[in-house]
Amino acid sequence: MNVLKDILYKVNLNAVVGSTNIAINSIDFDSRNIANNDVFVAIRGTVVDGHNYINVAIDKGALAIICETLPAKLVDGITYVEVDNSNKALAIMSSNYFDAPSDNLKLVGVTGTNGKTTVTTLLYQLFKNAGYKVGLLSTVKVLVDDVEYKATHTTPDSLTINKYLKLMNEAGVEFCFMEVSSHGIHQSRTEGLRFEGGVFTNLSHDHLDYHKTFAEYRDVKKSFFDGLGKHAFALSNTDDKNGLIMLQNTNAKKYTYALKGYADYKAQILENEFSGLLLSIEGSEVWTRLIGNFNAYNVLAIYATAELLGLEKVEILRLISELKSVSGRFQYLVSDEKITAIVDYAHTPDALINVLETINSIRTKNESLITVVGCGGDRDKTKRPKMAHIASELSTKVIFTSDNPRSESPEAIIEDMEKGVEPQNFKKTLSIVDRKQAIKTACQLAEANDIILIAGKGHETYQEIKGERFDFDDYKIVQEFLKQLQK
Ligand SMILES: CC(=O)N[C@H]1[C@@H](OP(=O)(O)OP(=O)(O)OC[C@H]2O[C@@H](n3ccc(=O)[nH]c3=O)[C@H](O)[C@@H]2O)O[C@H](CO)[C@@H](O)[C@@H]1O[C@H](C)C(=O)N[C@@H](C)C(=O)N[C@H](CCC(=O)O)C(=O)O
Ligand SMILES: Nc1ncnc2c1ncn2[C@@H]1O[C@H](COP(=O)(O)OP(=O)(O)OP(=O)(O)O)[C@@H](O)[C@H]1O
Ligand SMILES: N[C@H](CCC[C@H](N)C(=O)O)C(=O)O
Ligand SMILES: [Mg+2]
Repeated sequence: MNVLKDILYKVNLNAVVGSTNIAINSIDFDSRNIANNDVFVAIRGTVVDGHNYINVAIDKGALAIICETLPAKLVDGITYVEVDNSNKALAIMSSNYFDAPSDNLKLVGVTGTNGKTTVTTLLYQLFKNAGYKVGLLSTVKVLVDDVEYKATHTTPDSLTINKYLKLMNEAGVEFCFMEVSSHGIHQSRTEGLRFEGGVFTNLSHDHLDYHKTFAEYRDVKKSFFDGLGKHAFALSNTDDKNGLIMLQNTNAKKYTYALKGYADYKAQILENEFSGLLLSIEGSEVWTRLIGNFNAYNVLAIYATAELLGLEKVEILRLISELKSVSGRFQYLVSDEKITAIVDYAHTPDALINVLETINSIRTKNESLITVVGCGGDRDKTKRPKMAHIASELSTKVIFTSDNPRSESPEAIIEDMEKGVEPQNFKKTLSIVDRKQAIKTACQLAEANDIILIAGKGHETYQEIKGERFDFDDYKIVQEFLKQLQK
């Protein structure tokens, strides 16, 4: 039996009306999910205010209401609890409700603009291969050891996080790796969790629709490290200019990693080929199937994290050489006609530069690079001209197309992109709204030894247009067209 008083343990209460010594069934922050004897947490959202649904929740059977402002009219027999921050209260209550599941495993959070999915997924793989039971909370999927669940967010809401952590406890999971997005931190989705460690990958332009300024975006990321406990480690990439800022006010033990500057963990790129990277980590050579300079950072972060979690150096190096690439991250195929197609989730300007520079550092002058790229609707509009500028500067030919237009006009998104193309690059560009047609055209334009990059959607298996999701898989589509084109 769950008693409200116990679930409110450690929540800062401003006011209580009614008894907290009552048995409750479960917690929810969406009135539509409320059933008899539940607690409803009213949250002020980006679209509506959950406080407007308090009476709907009571009609559906809620016994208690957690809110930031008490309603003017209170209903008899209902317990009302006023808190400063409903999101924080929800996170602490969720942890209490599921018996503080993060205390029973080693939880590592990875944050940064790019690389979170790559680092967490590869850490999951590495620890699985080392023989442990492992959990993963990522953009692509949730894994409770071997059992897979569909991911809805990069960092789910706090109730969902704790629900999965509880399942991990029940499955005997020892280590869990999770992506910590800036939205997640800002909405206190990770509040109240006990982290064993935090990892910072890098910071570049993204989500400036939500966070308004880059400084605010940076400070939100930093607040994740500020919240780590003394027992934890904070590991940061100090080649990134914001790397040291992340560590400024943390109580955790501080560690750094870098390829260029001085750091606790150091690596060097010895070879960078389409088949993989040869690295020297802490003086030992290791070969990995991961491709591109940026993956050298990811691999070093993985090495350092595994070491900080207690694995042996030699064992970690062996496990790194066995890692397989992550779906939709520099995933490539070579057709019978020797055309290389690469599918990559680069959906930020920085990720796109990294991927294009990696390809350019490997390809020869006789091999053309044809890039197919779009930008998502209902997301940071300032990314659009930047990504188009980068794609047209660094490719032989570019086809602008749709990503997930969501509620926006696909044509208008492409027009926003085109504004970033320098006059001298216009002749390199084409715009084809239909992504399938854009991929087909790229395949038709490509000749033997050319490279096609399809950026932005990576592992996604749908395209969202006007609120509807249609089946769409960049990798399958390009594979199919390249097969059809075989002479
Ligand atoms: C912009 C954003 O982050 N929105 C998240 C937020 O929703 P919101 O603030 O818009 O909610 P709202 O619709 O205004 O509703 C406010 C409250 O009223 C409640 N409500 C609403 C209607 C009703 O009838 N009854 C009711 O009780 C809602 O349940 C909610 O509690 O809180 C919801 C619950 O946790 C999230 O599902 C939702 O994610 C939306 C779907 C989303 O697209 N989020 C993206 C931007 C996101 O979070 N992305 C990051 C990754 C970004 C990255 O790094 O790439 C992620 O971690 O996934
Ligand atoms: N360390 C890195 N530095 C810069 N770019 C990277 C790095 N790792 C991956 N990338 C690029 O960014 C893209 C996204 O990588 P990944 O999915 O690992 O990032 P993410 O942080 O999880 O993104 P999201 O915020 O969408 O969850 C990759 O497809 C690749 O192009
Ligand atoms: N987590 C990111 C993913 C963007 C992926 C891109 N394909 C898009 O749809 O914009 C976001 O929600 O902004
Ligand atoms: Mg991710």
